[in-house]
Amino acid sequence: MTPFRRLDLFCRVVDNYGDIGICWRLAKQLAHEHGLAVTLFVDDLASFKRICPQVDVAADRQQVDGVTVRHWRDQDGVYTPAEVADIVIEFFAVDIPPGYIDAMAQREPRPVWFNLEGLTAEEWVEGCHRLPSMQPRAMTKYFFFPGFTAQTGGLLREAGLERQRAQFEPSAFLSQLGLTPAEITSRKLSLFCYPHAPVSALFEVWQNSGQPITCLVPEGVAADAVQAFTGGAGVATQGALTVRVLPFVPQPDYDKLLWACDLNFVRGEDSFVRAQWAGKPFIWHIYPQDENLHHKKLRAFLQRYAADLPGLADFSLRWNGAPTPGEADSWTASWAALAAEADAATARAAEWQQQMLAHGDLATNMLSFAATLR
Ligand SMILES: Cc1cn([C@H]2C[C@H](O)[C@@H](COP(=O)(O)OP(=O)(O)O[C@H]3O[C@@H](C)[C@H](O)[C@@H](O)[C@H]3O)O2)c(=O)[nH]c1=O
Repeated sequence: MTPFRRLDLFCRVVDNYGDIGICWRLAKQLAHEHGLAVTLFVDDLASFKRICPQVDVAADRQQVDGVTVRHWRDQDGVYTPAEVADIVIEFFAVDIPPGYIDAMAQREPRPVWFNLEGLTAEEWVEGCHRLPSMQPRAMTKYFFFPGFTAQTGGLLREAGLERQRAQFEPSAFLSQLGLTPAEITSRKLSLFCYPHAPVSALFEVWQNSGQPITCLVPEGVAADAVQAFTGGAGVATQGALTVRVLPFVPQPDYDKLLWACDLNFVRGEDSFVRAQWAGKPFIWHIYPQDENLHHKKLRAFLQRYAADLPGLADFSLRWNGAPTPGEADSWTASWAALAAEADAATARAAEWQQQMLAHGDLATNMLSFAATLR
């Protein structure tokens, strides 16, 4: 049982859906599983609505699934010490409104203050996880890093997730999405990537692969390649490949999509983690950064995950435009090497999941650490 009652979480949507996707998942879990009164301050309700259709984009303050959601419009708000929660989380080092920080400094006791950082497999995070950073007016902020080892905060995971996955019925879900029986029995891939992914090249390989493949693409993803393949129709088949455009589904249904597919292409941070909990092989399109910093992060992950899966490692590097020492010199060869490893990749996905489960989940780890600070 946590000694804390209230928690405020500040989220700025920098880009796409990962920032709000992670904060929303964390906020719900803290409220549902740990009984905290959670307020999520978020600056972009329209992005939020894409993953959570109940959100009212016009509301300044609303209750959504047990969480108070406040539209964070500006930095000018005035807050009283009584409004400040027991725990305050800033996501990705966002600037909390100065008026709120003033109120934090006047509150007794001071709140536990976290900066929740982004996920990376690089080793340095172990040295920075939980480090204190002295703040003006005798306050301390703690860095909290998600991660893949026991020396980090672990990964976000809801307590009931495995049970839900075990009870999941893929055929019913897929037919609700409009898949035909033939598509349901074919090899199914989900595709979520950034616009620069070499999707058309891969479509060509799958088209000529001889084995029926259905590629499920959320609306708006890989838009040019999908348009070129389908000619604007919701579904099209050429050769062995069927490409079917799906609606952008609410966040819980995205998990089901990952559970239902044989191979998932994911991106960013949150879908990347969800693919790991899905226990299925996946290919990660990492969020691009200046000076190819993301290639370093990708390699750090592949070193941990795919040391015994050279086909998957090579394919992942190529998918992200990173130099690869692999043997394959075409997408056909890369795909063949990946496909040949299918059984090993499935076994590795299950093994990795067990390894990650052993580190506990990020929300629980964060609250346990917060309790030591009181
Ligand atoms: C495809 C799909 C995704 N989603 C959800 C799952 C995730 O919560 C969210 C997508 O988030 P991500 O996978 O993280 O990818 P992303 O690219 O959308 O998000 C981010 O990547 C981060 C690394 C950056 O820091 C962010 O600024 C942001 O760009 O959208 C749905 O709810 N329905 C869908 O149909």
